[in-house]
Amino acid sequence: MADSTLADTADHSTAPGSAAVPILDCQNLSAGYGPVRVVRDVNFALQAGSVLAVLGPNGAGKSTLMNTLAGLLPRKGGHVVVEGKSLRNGRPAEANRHGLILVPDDRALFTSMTVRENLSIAKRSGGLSLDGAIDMFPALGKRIKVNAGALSGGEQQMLAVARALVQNPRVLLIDEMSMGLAPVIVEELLPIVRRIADETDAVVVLVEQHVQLALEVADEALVIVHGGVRLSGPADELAKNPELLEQAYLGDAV
Ligand SMILES: Nc1ncnc2c1ncn2[C@@H]1O[C@H](COP(=O)(O)OP(=O)(O)OP(=O)(O)O)[C@@H](O)[C@H]1O
Repeated sequence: MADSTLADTADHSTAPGSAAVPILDCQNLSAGYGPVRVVRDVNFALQAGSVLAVLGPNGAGKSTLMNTLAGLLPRKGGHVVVEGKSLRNGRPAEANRHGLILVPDDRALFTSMTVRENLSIAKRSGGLSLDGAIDMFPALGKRIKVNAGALSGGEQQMLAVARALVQNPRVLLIDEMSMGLAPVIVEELLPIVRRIADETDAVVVLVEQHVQLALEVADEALVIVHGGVRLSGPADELAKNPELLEQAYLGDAV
């Protein structure tokens, strides 16, 4: 496993003529707050239609990584390259224009607007139609005239992802989709992430605490501990090695 880390095997070249330009290429990314570096040297490259699960204990730096990829936090080092285009540092609008769409852990919905209004206001050319987004989440179809604030937690999460889909994401960054949701809802929602990647050809980066469920829908995974990548590799291989995962999570404590 140690030989098959994503960091070691990813092709970071986006030079013309390279076989397939990754949709998202994260090169030596470091991030943090003020003088403090909380994420160090993260590398991965994702081809169209792939899902990366970002795992790790609380406080490891997962949300910091996501916010930095989205340009909301300035990088402290490294590059974020989308379809061969290197993004300027700390430019969330530019990242968004290039198709990096973040579904934040607080969902950030307009709670006094209806489901339809939340989707309509976000709609962009090339993105899924409202009907297409509802097709992914049929439960929303029955709640289309309901204010987002009156939805259940699961429905709100569906709306947050549906709103991202109408924006034509090339890279969908989903931070803790399952936060506060019952396990039965999580089991329903996570497979939709797979469907999104398969049907839209976007890449999905998924921060998730439900490790085994996340590994079931992901192609690749990395485990971040104390801001560094402790373990990475194909999701199915990691799923077969729970003791390796446990060791990575516990790190120096074992
Ligand atoms: N705005 C901030 N200012 C300073 N430090 C922060 C800020 N936000 C997070 N941190 C610190 O950065 C580190 C990483 O936090 P982060 O939220 O990225 O971890 P996480 O892996 O997403 O954790 P969780 O699973 O609990 O959400 C933590 O030590 C946290 O205290």
